[in-house]
Amino acid sequence: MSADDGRIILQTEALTKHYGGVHALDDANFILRDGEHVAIVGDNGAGKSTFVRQITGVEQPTSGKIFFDGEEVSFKNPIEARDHGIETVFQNLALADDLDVPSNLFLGREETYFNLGPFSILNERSMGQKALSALKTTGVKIPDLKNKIRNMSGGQRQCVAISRAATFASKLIIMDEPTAALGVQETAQVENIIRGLKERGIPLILVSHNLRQVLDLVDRIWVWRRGKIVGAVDRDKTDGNEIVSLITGVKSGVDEEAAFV
Ligand SMILES: Nc1ncnc2c1ncn2[C@@H]1O[C@H](COP(=O)(O)OP(=O)(O)OP(=O)(O)O)[C@@H](O)[C@H]1O
Repeated sequence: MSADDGRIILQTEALTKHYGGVHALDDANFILRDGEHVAIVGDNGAGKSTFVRQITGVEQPTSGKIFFDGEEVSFKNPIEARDHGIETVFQNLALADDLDVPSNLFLGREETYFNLGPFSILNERSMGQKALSALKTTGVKIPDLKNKIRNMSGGQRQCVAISRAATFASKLIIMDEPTAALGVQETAQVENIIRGLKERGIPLILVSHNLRQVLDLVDRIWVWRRGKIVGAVDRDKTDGNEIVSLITGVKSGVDEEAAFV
């Protein structure tokens, strides 16, 4: 997809977030088109997660506008964003440690078959079946669905969180460093989930420090430096050197490996 084709699904105008004297995000003008997969890259502290928190309702911006799916929005919390079809995988995952996989997949969207005022019975069978089918669609292998999240490896937890987002995302999925703590195999699983989302036409914002991954997976790369967007380049028209130069503000002679962990 060319950068200028297609309907705009998310747009920010001069989006700004200050924490006291810290200008974490300044004047961000960002565009995401329907079906497009983009990455947000930048050094530590560049403002990437701050941007994600503003557009998903975790925090309220200091100023600026957010347009989603054709209308101006101001989400009060991530649940409101989710109700609009935006699923987010945050760095802290937001899973319930004491619940098993199906319960986590359906957290906040539990299926019940008996509702009488405050009393309801969970439809565990249906949730279990749907959990299996969701994991099958995303290609994730979890050996024991009844296992509680607290007993799983970091990689398995991450896959549960991403499967949940991939299952319910209808209009946009946002992942903040989804593979930062993962091994090679688990990273490959997550990258396959991302490819599946592309096939389904679900737009993606991927925050990542991993240049190989970014160049492999996305259509367009947005670069942040010290709270500002300093460039947006099409995957097909760029290379690692240009991106590293944008990230660091240094024109040449930059060690690519050093800038991307
Ligand atoms: N709640 C907060 N209060 C004060 N300053 C904050 C707060 N959250 C973030 N910051 C500051 O805002 C700036 C941007 O932080 P942010 O976490 O968005 O960066 P990032 O690009 O996501 O970094 P990383 O790659 O390390 O996760 C940093 O200087 C950070 O210290």
